Amino acid sequence: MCSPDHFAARLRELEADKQRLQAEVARLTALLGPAAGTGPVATADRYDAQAAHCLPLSILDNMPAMIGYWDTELHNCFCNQAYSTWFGLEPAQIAGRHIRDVIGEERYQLNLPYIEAALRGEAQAFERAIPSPDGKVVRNALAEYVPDVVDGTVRGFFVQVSDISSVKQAQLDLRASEEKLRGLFELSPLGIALTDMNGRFIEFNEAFRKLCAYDADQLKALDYWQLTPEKYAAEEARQLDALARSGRYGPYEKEYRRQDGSLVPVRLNGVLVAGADGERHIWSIVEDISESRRLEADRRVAASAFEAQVGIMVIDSERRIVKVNRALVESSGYAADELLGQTPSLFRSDRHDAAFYASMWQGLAQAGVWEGEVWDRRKDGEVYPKWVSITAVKGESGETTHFVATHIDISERKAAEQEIQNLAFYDPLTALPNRRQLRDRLHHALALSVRNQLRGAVLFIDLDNFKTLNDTLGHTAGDFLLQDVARRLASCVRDGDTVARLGGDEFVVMLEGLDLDPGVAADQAKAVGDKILAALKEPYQVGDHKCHSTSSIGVALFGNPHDSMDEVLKQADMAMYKAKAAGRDALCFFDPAMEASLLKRALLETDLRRAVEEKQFLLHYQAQIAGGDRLTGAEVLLRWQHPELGMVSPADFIPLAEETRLIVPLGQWVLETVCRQLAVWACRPELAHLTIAVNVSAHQLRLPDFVARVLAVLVQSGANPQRLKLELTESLLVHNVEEVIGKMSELKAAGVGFSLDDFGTGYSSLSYLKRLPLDELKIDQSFVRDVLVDPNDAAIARTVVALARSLGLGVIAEGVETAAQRDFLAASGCHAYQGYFFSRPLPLEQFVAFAEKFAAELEDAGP
Ligand SMILES: Nc1nc2c(ncn2[C@@H]2O[C@H](COP(=O)(O)O[C@H]3[C@@H](O)[C@H](n4cnc5c(=O)[nH]c(N)nc54)O[C@@H]3COP(=O)(O)O)[C@@H](O)[C@H]2O)c(=O)[nH]1
Repeated sequence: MCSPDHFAARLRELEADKQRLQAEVARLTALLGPAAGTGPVATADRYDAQAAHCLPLSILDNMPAMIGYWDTELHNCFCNQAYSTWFGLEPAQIAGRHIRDVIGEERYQLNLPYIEAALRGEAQAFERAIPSPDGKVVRNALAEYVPDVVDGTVRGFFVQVSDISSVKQAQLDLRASEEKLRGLFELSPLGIALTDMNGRFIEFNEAFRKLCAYDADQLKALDYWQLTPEKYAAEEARQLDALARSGRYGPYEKEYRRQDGSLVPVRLNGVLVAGADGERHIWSIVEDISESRRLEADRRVAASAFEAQVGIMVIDSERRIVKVNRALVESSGYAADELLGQTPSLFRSDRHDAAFYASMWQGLAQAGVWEGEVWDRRKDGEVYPKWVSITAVKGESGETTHFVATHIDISERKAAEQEIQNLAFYDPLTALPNRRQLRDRLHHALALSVRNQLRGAVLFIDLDNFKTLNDTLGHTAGDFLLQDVARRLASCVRDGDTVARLGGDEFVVMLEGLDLDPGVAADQAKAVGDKILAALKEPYQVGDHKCHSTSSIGVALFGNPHDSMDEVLKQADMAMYKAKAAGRDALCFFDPAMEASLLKRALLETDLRRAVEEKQFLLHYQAQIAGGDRLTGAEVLLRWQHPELGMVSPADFIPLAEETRLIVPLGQWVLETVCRQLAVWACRPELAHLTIAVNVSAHQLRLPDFVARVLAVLVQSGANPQRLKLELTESLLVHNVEEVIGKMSELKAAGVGFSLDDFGTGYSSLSYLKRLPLDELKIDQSFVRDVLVDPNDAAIARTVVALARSLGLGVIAEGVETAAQRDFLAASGCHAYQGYFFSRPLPLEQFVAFAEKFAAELEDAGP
């Protein structure tokens, strides 16, 4: 392809030819002028003239242009070889002939206007395609008619016809080439700019303008340096140096600052050219490389992402591995070259069947993506879980060319999940299902039992002695014991049954698949329950200790459509309490009456808590009489003034207060009230000698600071310790006797007295009875009641009196309701009494009135 420069040079050559030709014609005209001045040149003359001017004629013959001379009569005077050859004649055959005869009528008519103009002395020039006389050749010709004027008279005219086909073609080619270049210039996606050596823009294409984001006019007012950030100054200098040395610069990359201040990365190439004016200019090709930079950045990101922590492999459409990253190599245990060319089935474990993989590939084919948990095998054989995500990569025509699979090793996460699962659903000490798991299984079992028309049972198991063992032997031993219990329970049930630990020493066994008949189902559950009772009763070897424990089991059956999980668990719990109440080491079934009583108890508990907060209690005082006529003091008995139920008996609420430990704040309140009362009575001579007996519960006495509490109350109230008598029950002396003796001794030393309540009903050991710092024994009212009719009770009463005497203790009988009872007791040596015969428990004011009356009567009786 010709360059624009080449065309320009060629045009210049042609132009020079033309000018030379014209100059030659002019010269010949001048030369021929005198010779032709006598008239038309005859043929013979031509040769004469040629002879006279052989050089010019030979030149004319050798010129490519057709040259001829015609007189005013339009007869040919001469023509050169090119002219005659065009017409297929010799010059001599043309000489003297009329122009019409030579060129033909048609062309003559065509040229006539030019001929006439020439004859008028007007030079003519026109371009025309002229066919050869035989019509075979058509030439683009420049025809010139030059009048031959001598002294103002036209003597003829010269015709010169130059073949300008090649010039024309060159012009056409040049124009086409220029248009092509212009099109390329304008349409080029690359920016193209021409600048002078000062960087001022002479020309630029649209792509360049867009790249710089300036209007064309704005850009023309700028120079190259205004687009170039300062930081490129050094590099620019190097490129200019290269341009000066080699005529080229670049390629190099830099940035242009756009009109909005943003920077656009570009790659430049340039050449130095000489302009038409001889000035040096620079053509620059400027490529916007934002996209390629972004792609490069993407590629770098993709490359670094490929080498991420996640295992990645690329599979081709034939399912062959074509690329793996380091993470995949590390997690699989295979070297990269062991994997390349293989199929992913290399990793397969036996955890998934063929259908699993078939559905994976089917999912990929349909959606182009698949993800899920896959258990694969490492090179060393270990099977481990992965989270696999596969994406199909599509080609331009939509066909799948590759698959990219990411593998995340989730073995640690799985282990953590399992751990969480264990923590959430299993008891860490025994590894048995915990409450949550039990509820889950029971939920299913309830539905299943109804559907399968079978029954099930929940056995609520509580160890009877665990707390004591745990306190005595320590928590490690306690834990060991619980683990042993778990093992024994598991050995008592079938595989499908559930053994759960709810916490502490509470276990639940859930039996499924029992008979639909409730009676038979109860027998089946009892059989398992009895087995459990026996198993848990076996001695436990805890370190060096051999321990014994029994259990209480409550059983609730299920299998009715309306059974609810909470209800069944509650029923079994209630039945367990019934077993406890029945003396422990027992199994009880739930029955509705028990439910009602337990419900009542639950409500009472709620009320009792509120009562303690709101202090709904008061004290009644029951007189204690010595020798039948001397008021020595009173026992205070707690009364609950319930806002709705009225007066609630302590027999109903004291056991509940004990169980809920509400007895501790309640007992404290009693002690404080009594001591304040003693302090009041101390100021009244008729009452100052009276003692007050206060019942102390086991929970109070076991408080580590019990002694300090009692002493603090005495100090705060100002009561005389000698007027305070604490009543303890025998059951208090079963555990930690030494500790109890220590506490009693401390208080005894402070002046506080002690009475042993309900004596004869418990298991008092004579050995430590001697060591207790007691003041009196209290004969339980159950012996007094029948003392006159039951010889055993009478014997017990007499024995207690004798025992008290032998120990140097006082003795008081409670529940004395009749004079006969009093008389019998008096005859047996007991001279202190408490009972309805003397007084019922009375509110404070009434008791004070009773005491005043008693004192007055005594005074009246006199000594
Ligand atoms: N820890 C505390 N226990 C207390 C307190 N107040 C009372 N109680 C204990 O509640 C049980 C029931 O007491 P209560 O219903 O008050 O019965 C006592 C007397 O009312 C009753 N009693 C007295 N004399 C007779 C009688 O002649 N016949 C008869 N049937 N009952 C009679 O005996 C109960 C006295 O019991 P005791 O304490 O064993 O002396 C009872 O166990 C109370 O101890 C308290 O503040 N704290």
